[in-house]
Amino acid sequence: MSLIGNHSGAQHESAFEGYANRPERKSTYEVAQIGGDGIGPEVINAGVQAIHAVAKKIGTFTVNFMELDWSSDRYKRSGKYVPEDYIEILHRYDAILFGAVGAPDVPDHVSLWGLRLAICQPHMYANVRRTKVLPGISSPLKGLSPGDLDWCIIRENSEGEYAGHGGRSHRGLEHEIGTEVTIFTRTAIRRIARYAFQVARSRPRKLLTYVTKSNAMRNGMVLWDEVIKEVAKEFPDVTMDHMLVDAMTVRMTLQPKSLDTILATNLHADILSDLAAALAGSIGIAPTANIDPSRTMPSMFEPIHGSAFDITGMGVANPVGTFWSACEMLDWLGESEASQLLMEAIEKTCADGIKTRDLGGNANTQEVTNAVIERIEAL
Ligand SMILES: NC(=O)c1ccc[n+]([C@@H]2O[C@H](COP(=O)([O-])OP(=O)(O)OC[C@H]3O[C@@H](n4cnc5c(N)ncnc54)[C@H](O)[C@@H]3O)[C@@H](O)[C@H]2O)c1
Ligand SMILES: O=C(O)[C@H](O)[C@@H](O)C(=O)O
Ligand SMILES: [K+]
Ligand SMILES: [Mn+2]
Repeated sequence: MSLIGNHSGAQHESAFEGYANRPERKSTYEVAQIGGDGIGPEVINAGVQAIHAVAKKIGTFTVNFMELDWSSDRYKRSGKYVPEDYIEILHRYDAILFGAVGAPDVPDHVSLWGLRLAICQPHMYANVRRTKVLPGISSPLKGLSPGDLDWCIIRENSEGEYAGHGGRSHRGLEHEIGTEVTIFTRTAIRRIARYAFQVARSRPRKLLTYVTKSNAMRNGMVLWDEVIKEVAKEFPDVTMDHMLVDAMTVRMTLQPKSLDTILATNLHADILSDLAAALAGSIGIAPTANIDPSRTMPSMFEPIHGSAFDITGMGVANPVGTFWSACEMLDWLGESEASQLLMEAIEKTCADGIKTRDLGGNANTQEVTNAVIERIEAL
């Protein structure tokens, strides 16, 4: 039975349709489940339930989850976030569903580099972060309704400000030095620019805004501007404009309708995408896809938020960002019908006012999960 005709999921464009090399569909998908730290395992547990429900409803595939204990607890026990051969281990899976990393008693740079960056930096150079105002959720921006804010942020995910170059010397002295050297390469700029143009082309408005800071940063950011203009020649059907990152925060806030696909560096897009999530109602809603466009390695899907120490263990974390990330995962795997069904169930749940407290509701994580599953079954 095709469900496509029965629901309105077609309004939700795929982030990957139209340009990605579509994979062969499978009857069983193997997914590495890495809850990680803090609320990570809570929201991933919710995501796994929703994925099983949607697979059951569609009836053509199942998903096997393999739980990996890669987390700060493992680090504190063994000194390592991941095993030596972690890349080979991950290679066995079709995708990775990830929660968050970061613990109050481990320095944040140790945890982030130990897990998330260790997994993503080698292959997953495209970080895709969609945002829109879901039905039933109010934006902090006045007068904004669903449809007025519908963005896809493409974040360079392999280098830039996160290259890890730099050092510390003269420790403890008055003239102690710390450097954080940003590395931009033509190769990485060109490949992420091509990716972003392809995403922009696949969306109805065919509009790409690229963001740099090429006034104050006169080397690497100017290289970005030059390479993007070169790549633009390959995409004459895409309209392009440019913003400096500071002014971009103003445009996102005051003219949200003027934006569609957005390309920015690793750090700029990290910041702009948290702002985007907040403008759409909550950091708890927004998804992330860490994509290896070559499909050499599995891609990794995670909510945009971190481990949220302040609400860990309370059972109130918003699972919507994880559900939406699960939609992106299903879509990337080629299961677009399942992806659309899950998105529609999320939207119906929000529209019905079943929301966690970050959205002004009073449902807990499991109640929102149950509501989404009920709606999947009813669609
Ligand atoms: N990709 C990742 O794994 C990732 C991303 C961001 C931050 N981090 C790490 O997470 C830790 C905490 O970082 P932070 O406090 O800057 O950001 P955070 O996203 O963890 O939390 C920021 C605020 O948003 C709230 N929040 C986040 N997710 C929520 C959800 N699903 N539902 C309801 N409220 C939610 C939190 O309660 C907190 O008040 C740090 O160690 C940081 O390095 C990891
Ligand atoms: O910078 C970071 O901490 C990470 O990029 C994290 O914020 C994320 O968004 O994944
Ligand atoms: K995360
Ligand atoms: Mn972030």
